[in-house]
Amino acid sequence: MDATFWQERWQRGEIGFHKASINPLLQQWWPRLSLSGTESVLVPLCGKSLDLLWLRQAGHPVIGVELARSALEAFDAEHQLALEWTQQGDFSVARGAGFELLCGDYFALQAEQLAAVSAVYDRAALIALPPSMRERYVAQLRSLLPDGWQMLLVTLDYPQEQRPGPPFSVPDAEVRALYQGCQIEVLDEQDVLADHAVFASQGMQSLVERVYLISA
Ligand SMILES: C[S@@+](CC[C@H](N)C(=O)[O-])C[C@H]1O[C@@H](n2cnc3c(N)ncnc32)[C@H](O)[C@@H]1O
Repeated sequence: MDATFWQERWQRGEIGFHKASINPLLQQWWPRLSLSGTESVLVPLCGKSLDLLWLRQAGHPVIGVELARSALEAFDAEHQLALEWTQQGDFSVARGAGFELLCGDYFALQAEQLAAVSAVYDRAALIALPPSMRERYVAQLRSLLPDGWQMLLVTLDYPQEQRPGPPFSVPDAEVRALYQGCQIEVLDEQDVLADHAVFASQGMQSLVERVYLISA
């Protein structure tokens, strides 16, 4: 799951993870975070998700992080945002319309880039990564975020031996281990296999989607 893997997926248009509508779980559960609506939200590994737009329309300045410049350029063009690109250290940054989209490696982020962040939306970020990278991903997040952050996290949990990732299975016990010391609440838990015909056709027997509210 290195940079080349993801860049090639974007180049070939193999972006089955990208949804043509806003995630209903975001709309349903985001209000459970204790936010006034003006706090900056980090969306790690953001792709060109429409959820970025929803968060912005909810009032939040949105900081996205994404390796693939083509994803961010597509997001800009598809929503006519006229973002302005500059270079900031190792990152190219597209700014405007309340967005700050950092193009580069999430693992190279520095604390000052996230100094304003109060909340995080993780959909298809943690579960995009294999186990050893997941530990680094969460360690990086926890070391960079200012105290008092809250997060909405969406995971999938299925028998990993029935299918290779991504998306990877991240069982509840792993979420609790990764975010040990934080407050963790499961907001929603549903078997969504019936909605994922491809997974079912690969022989998968259960596919549980969970939504967590995690606070530091
Ligand atoms: C499964 S996709 C999910 C995208 C988005 N969260 C969504 O819901 O549509 C994972 C994204 O993370 C990006 N990515 C993977 N590794 C990354 C890294 N180290 N730094 C920044 N972006 C990364 C990939 O290019 C890809 O767009």
